[in-house]
Amino acid sequence: MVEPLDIEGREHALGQLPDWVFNPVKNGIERDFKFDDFVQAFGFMSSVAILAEKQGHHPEWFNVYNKVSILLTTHDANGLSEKDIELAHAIEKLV
Ligand SMILES: C[C@H](O)[C@H](O)[C@H]1CNC2=NC(N)=NC(=O)C2=N1
Repeated sequence: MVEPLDIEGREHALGQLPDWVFNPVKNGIERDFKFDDFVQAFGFMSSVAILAEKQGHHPEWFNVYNKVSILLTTHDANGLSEKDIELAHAIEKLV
């Protein structure tokens, strides 16, 4: 079982991730990405998949053509945890 972040921890973490927003329904953080075309979007998803596998932590995501929406939440914590924050920062380094 992974410990979920408390509100203070979440707000502090989101302060370092200005493009991510907390979704209280999904209990996770989200960001939408837009690329020039599908090849770019899928290339990005491939890079995220490699990061996710390395970290043993995986995104929920949705892709239509050049758009990718990512939601990060920790199933083992039933909410947001440091693992989501770590993956979000790694994703930020890709874009
Ligand atoms: C055993 C394995 O590490 C776990 O099942 C991992 C896999 N990826 C995961 N990803 C996410 N987003 N949440 C988890 O709780 C989670 N658990």
